Amino acid sequence: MGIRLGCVADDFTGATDLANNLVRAGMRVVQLIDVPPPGAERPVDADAVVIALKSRTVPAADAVGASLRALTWLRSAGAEQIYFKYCSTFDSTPAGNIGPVTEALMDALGTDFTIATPAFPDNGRTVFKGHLFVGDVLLSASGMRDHPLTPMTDPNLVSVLGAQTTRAVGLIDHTVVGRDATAVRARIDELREQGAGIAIADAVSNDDLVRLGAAVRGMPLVTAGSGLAIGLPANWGFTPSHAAAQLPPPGGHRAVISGSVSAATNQQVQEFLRTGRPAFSVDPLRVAAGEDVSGEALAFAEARLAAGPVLFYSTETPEAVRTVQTRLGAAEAGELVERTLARVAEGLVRRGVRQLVVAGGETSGAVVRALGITGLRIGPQIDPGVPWCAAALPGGDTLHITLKSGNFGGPGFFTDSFALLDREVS
Ligand SMILES: Nc1ncnc2c1ncn2[C@@H]1O[C@H](COP(=O)(O)OP(=O)(O)O)[C@@H](O)[C@H]1O
Ligand SMILES: O=C(O)[C@@H](O)C(=O)COP(=O)(O)O
Repeated sequence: MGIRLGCVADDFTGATDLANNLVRAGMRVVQLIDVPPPGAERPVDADAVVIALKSRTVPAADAVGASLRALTWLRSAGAEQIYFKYCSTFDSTPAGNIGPVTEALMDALGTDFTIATPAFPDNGRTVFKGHLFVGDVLLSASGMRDHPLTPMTDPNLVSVLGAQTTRAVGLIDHTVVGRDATAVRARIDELREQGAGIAIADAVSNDDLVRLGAAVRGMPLVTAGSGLAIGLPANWGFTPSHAAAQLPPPGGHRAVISGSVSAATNQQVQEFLRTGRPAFSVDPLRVAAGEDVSGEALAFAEARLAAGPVLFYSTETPEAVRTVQTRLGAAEAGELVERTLARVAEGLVRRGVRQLVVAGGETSGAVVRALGITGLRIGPQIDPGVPWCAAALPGGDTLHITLKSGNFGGPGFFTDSFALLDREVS
């Protein structure tokens, strides 16, 4: 039998976030890094496969190409429904990539309608009257307005998505989602008749997501943050379980790589520094000037790893990031930092790090690729949306790794995560 749910995630932290919610809802999930090459073994005993792409901030045509390759693979694995996962803060620009990828998947699946909702109430992301809230404030008033690659300045998702797609975008509002799945289906029929191709769906609670999940049973494509995953597995009879969260015992040294510049990560770095633990700051301007910053970082690690965790971070305040971007360009600065942190991660693993926290979606993509990881097993949840995972390194060793979305996790995440690993997995 093939898989039930085939998922395409536009970044790596987002992929583990989605896999985590599916596992908690009772599915056996395999997470793959990029589309497997032809001839690669197919996962067995999986109810869902999540393919993690790094397609959020690449040119739209590249994101579409990668997503369609993932779709082809998932369909050949038997997926009955496709889930396009993007960020709970709807990270995108007028050029995409949420709109173009959604349209391309719809065309390839021959479907004329899908829903879109980034709601993830467990992490404070709610959608009301089509407007996205982050905690108590509108998206445009949250730290996302300063995101280095996808600044979000309009909280009205109907207009944000409308600017990225040729299809008409409608709204399934809370008065409908708050009722039941039948009411949602009736609203979908109405929107279809009016010519809409995509509907932003309100959701302010997990109950809303459960109702939405039931309403989209059988819909060829759904698009969402990870929240909708709470409501989908029940469509195939899955019930919540902890059985899927078993990982092998951890070993080796501990380190944290942080390339996220989000508000939550800034707080986590400050908290780590406050405890007086060892930390090395990666300065993009020094890297750009040709200095061997990754070499220095690894020299710093040598004597300190045994008593880790050791933190390596480029995390800075929005003002400092703007200064760097003005000098180097936003995309160039991002790439430079990602490349440097990925090199540090490679060196750390060579020096015996086997428990690694990575903060930031783009950063996680760069690190996981550099380490040659091709798949992840999902383990216990540290904070909503962030699980520990286990990966096989190319040499055969196991690496325990967690990919922390920039805005997720409590202030003590960089140490609490290791404490949880000790408690739950050892
Ligand atoms: N000090 C810095 N100056 C400029 N850009 C930076 C700096 N630190 C990190 N970046 C870049 O900012 C981007 C952060 O994105 P990401 O890793 O996805 O974090 P988040 O999950 O918070 O969005 C990455 O491309 C990263 O390389
Ligand atoms: O949906 C979310 O918020 C996360 O799963 C996610 O995609 C995070 O992306 P980054 O903030 O770039 O880590």
